[in-house]
Amino acid sequence: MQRKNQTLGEFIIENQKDFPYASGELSRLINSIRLAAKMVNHEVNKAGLVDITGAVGETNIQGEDQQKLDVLANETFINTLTNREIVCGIASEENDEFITIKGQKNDHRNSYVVLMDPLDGSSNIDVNVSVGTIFSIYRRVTPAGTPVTLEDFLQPGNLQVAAGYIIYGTSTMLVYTTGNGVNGFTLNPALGTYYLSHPNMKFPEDGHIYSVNEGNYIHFPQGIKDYIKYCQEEKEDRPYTSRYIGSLVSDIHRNMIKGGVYLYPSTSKSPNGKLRLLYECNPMAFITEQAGGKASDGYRRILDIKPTNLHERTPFVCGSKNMVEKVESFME
Ligand SMILES: O=P(O)(O)OC[C@H]1O[C@](O)(COP(=O)(O)O)[C@@H](O)[C@@H]1O
Ligand SMILES: [Mg+2]
Ligand SMILES: [Mg+2]
Repeated sequence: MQRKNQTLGEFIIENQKDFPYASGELSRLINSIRLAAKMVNHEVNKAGLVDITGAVGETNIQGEDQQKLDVLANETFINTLTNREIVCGIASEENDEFITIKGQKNDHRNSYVVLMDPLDGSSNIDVNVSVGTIFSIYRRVTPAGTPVTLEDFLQPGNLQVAAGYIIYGTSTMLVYTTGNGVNGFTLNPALGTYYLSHPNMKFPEDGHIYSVNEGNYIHFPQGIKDYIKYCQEEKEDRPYTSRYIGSLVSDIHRNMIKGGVYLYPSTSKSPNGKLRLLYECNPMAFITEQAGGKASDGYRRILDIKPTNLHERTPFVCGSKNMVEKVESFME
């Protein structure tokens, strides 16, 4: 049930019954993510004032220079989820391996695993452009009471029980789904409370925005090159508008509100593109589909891809249903 300006806490409790395994565990998990996001938001907002911009001088398993805020956000989410005893395992963009959470009684009794991109859009941190956090939640497949295994994390996206993102932008929002539609909550920084500001978010079936890093154009597959040319043609309701923030969360959030398509294709340099299937594409695809949009790798539904490793990448086409289908028609 939705009421405008309902708080996130009320919404979670009042909608818990819609969830098949309604034991309160998932509600406590979403509440913990809400808390950790507030702590990260506090740090992001003062990025220019205190020494949390710039790199830490380490590279992560992706070969990327870890930013101080990547590490801070990663530690904040891992500590909050660990201390609140609600997950049995965590996988993160910033950690080579998954983390096993035994629980205070060392009994591995919790039911959920979380996969996350603690800070999305790292290249935008130092230039005061919006960034985000992305999370994906599954029920474990191995028996409770035993340590989690890689199998618990390598589940296809269509088995996600919940997914969401936080956007640290002109305002801070938490947008999530548990498979019953998508709702967005805006943080009132004065009160530290999230309020339901965007009930039942819907991706317009069509749009006039395309989001892609055209700097990679010459390395794109011919189908993508043809689609970009199609967007730029002076014909019918085109040319479309090119908008690319360089933070996946922010680009998809904008396109969900205004209508549009986001593309991070394969390139001749990186045949699987750049984005990570498990903690970027799967959660954003689940949210997009729950909002009536579509997400594929240009050919296959993202949520049906069977993952084979924790940090695997995939080409990504995501957004307004008719626009994604148009891209796919150019890829055929
Ligand atoms: O600079 P590029 O190659 O266009 O890549 C931008 C994309 O990379 C990302 O920054 C990757 O995410 P991280 O910042 O979490 O590594 C996306 O948010 C964004 O859409
Ligand atoms: Mg990311
Ligand atoms: Mg990241």
